[in-house]
Amino acid sequence: MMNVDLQQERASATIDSEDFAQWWAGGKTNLEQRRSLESQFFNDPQFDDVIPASCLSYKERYEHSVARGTQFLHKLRQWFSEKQGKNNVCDLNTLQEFRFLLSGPLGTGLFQQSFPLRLHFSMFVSTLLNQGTEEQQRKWLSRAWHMDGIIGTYAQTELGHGSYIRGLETRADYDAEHEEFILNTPNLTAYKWWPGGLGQTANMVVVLGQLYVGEKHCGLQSFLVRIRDEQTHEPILGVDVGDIGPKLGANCVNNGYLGFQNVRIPRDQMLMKNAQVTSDGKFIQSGQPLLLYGTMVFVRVITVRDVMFELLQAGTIATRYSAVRRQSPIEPGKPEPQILDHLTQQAKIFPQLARGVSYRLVADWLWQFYQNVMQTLEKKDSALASDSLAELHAVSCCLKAVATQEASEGIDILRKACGGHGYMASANFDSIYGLATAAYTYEGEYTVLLLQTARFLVRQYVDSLKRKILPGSVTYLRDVSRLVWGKDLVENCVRSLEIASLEQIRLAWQCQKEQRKRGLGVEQSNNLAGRQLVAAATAHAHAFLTRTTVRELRRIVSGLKPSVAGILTQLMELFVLDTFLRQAGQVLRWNSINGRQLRQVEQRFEQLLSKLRPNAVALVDGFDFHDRVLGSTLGAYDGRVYERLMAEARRNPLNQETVNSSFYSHLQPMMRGKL
Ligand SMILES: CCCCCCCC/C=C\CCC/C=C/C(=O)SCCNC(=O)CCNC(=O)[C@H](O)C(C)(C)COP(=O)(O)OP(=O)(O)OC[C@H]1O[C@@H](n2cnc3c(N)ncnc32)[C@H](O)[C@@H]1OP(=O)(O)O
Ligand SMILES: Cc1cc2nc3c(=O)[nH]c(=O)nc-3n(C[C@H](O)[C@H](O)[C@H](O)COP(=O)(O)OP(=O)(O)OC[C@H]3O[C@@H](n4cnc5c(N)ncnc54)[C@H](O)[C@@H]3O)c2cc1C
Repeated sequence: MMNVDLQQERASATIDSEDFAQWWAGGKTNLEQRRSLESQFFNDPQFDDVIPASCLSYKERYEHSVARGTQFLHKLRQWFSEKQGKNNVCDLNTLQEFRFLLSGPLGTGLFQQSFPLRLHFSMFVSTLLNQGTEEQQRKWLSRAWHMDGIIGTYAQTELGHGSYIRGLETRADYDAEHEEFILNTPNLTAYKWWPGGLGQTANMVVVLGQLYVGEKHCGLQSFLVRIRDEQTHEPILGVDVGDIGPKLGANCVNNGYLGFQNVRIPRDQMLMKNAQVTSDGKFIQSGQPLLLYGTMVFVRVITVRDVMFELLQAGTIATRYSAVRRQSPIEPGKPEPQILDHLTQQAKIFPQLARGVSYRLVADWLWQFYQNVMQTLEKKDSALASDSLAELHAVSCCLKAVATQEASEGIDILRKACGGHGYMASANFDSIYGLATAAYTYEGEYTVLLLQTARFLVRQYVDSLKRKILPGSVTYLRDVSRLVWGKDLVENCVRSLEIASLEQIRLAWQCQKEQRKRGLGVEQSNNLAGRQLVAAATAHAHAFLTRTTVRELRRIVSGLKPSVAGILTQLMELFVLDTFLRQAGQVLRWNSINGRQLRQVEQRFEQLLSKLRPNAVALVDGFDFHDRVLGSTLGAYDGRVYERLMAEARRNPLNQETVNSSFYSHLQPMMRGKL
């Protein structure tokens, strides 16, 4: 039976959630295909949970995720190859499509804390694709794609170094006599530490290590190394490998450690698309060295999409719960309202929904941009390639940083918006938050990535002073006009964010110059200007996110059904106004905006909350998350929150006996003074 409040919400909505779902899924066919695929898994009893996953031990969770993960991949592969037909070869698009099935809603529905085989596709196969020569791809790619004797991961980070990649200590020495590389972990801090799936799952890794040919240091390179025997799965001689232990979240990923002692691999297992070692020991850098970092760029790009889903999962749970939960009369003597009717509750939830929709538009744009840059890189026009790569790196770093930060923060706001019940593991905010906040750190820590973007921004700012043509993402730096507060509030807000960004970049540049004038070197000056540089990159991200959201929505809006276009326009506006208000410190620092104008934005913000209120439930229904994907007692479609909370408590293994054995062994002796 459906909760009556949710029934009422759905009946009175002015948008059709099905129309929204079709747009969200990329069309009716896509939506039907996704639902049919999900039902094949979610209705299959072999994918049911007997015991709540949160009640399993760390080891049991791992074993369960491997058992389920292999069944999942087997079934998914069959479905995917039928769908792809003859096109079932591994290229970038196919990989992204498949990876999305693993990490998007379907994968999430089966693995709330992720699973150890995910890295194989997102990082191992993608590295082979980006960094292997054609010959290497012929040898390895098809096997890897089909997991034929190969389960891989990506081993870059070490115990002592993660952010500063140049500081990695793993060594690969070339032995020309045997045409082999010898891999070594010279000390404790050189142990690889963190790679997902490394602990007990993977049998091959892409390893990043410092290449030495004789005495000559040839920089970091990537190597394909077998770490476990293909048949027995025992570690190869000289390999020391294991799991690093429980973490804040993502506890089924099997993150591992790895050390090498004189492990030999053939010469052709250095990934040689951009750099080669010839058999007689000559090192040739034939491509752009930075392409070694390509896998990181790929994952940063797709992470924006991953956290968008996590934020909207949490948003769906909080919205439905807030429509079911009734508490605290607004007017004395009146019935308790749905908590969603408290304006402050709307102000916690709706901006997160709007942010998720904005990330969706930006993530689509970013993926397209990434593909364009990859094509440019293939064209061998080195100047163009290097400019495009620099812009892609800068944009992807700040978007990944700000999106993961805001999504994690948003998920926690949504968790708190569900009061005490939001804290239950069965509400599932812990898993969702655990994944989102992991992304804040992995694939480039937040501050470290923002500093990368800031370097690019300062350079572009200096170019703008020289009247040079600027890349698309920063053309606004050429516009030095002041803010003219007009009728269009969205435009006022976006423009004031752009001005704040421009001025903050100018300030960061001035800080660097001041330090230089004091006689400090470039690096020390950058360090002392660090806070301003981070503020500049953050401000740029906000300006870019709002401008891109507005532009992308306007580009597609005419092709949408009017009700879908209407709600998306409200969400876009809410996102822009919310960003403006949250960044008010920066905005007011760099723009002349008076109290009346600021109030105008606040009033419109509150008006938008009221406009969205009647359609809130229909909107989150339109994201079309299956109950299994939400995995939450509070967020299920039928709204039977209290029944589910109680049923889940009753399933808890502790409640399977009326008296626990610890009563006899400890409590009773304590009460009888017999301890
Ligand atoms: C457990 C998981 C949770 C479950 C969820 C599962 C989801 C599954 C999906 C994914 C799983 C992800 C798993 C995570 C994997 C990892 O984390 S892998 C390790 C990632 N590590 C990092 O990202 C390290 C971050 N550090 C760096 O990237 C760099 O070292 C740096 C900080 C950017 C470099 O700084 P440095 O100043 O030392 O610069 P150089 O290296 O010398 O670079 C010189 C110039 O190059 C520019 N640059 C740097 N990187 C790039 C790049 N990628 N592309 C293009 N250009 C680049 C840099 O800006 C310098 O340019 P300039 O001199 O002109 O300014
Ligand atoms: C869940 C998870 C999964 C992961 N999966 C993988 C994987 O599959 N493969 C892999 O190779 N790695 C993986 N990693 C490792 C991850 O990429 C690194 O942890 C990440 O890049 C951050 O590096 P770090 O741990 O060295 O942090 P640190 O760099 O030590 O960061 C600590 C602090 O130092 C600051 N700091 C560091 N450098 C600077 C600087 N230059 N300027 C200013 N401040 C600085 C940071 O801002 C931060 O506040 C994973 C990590 C996590 C958490």
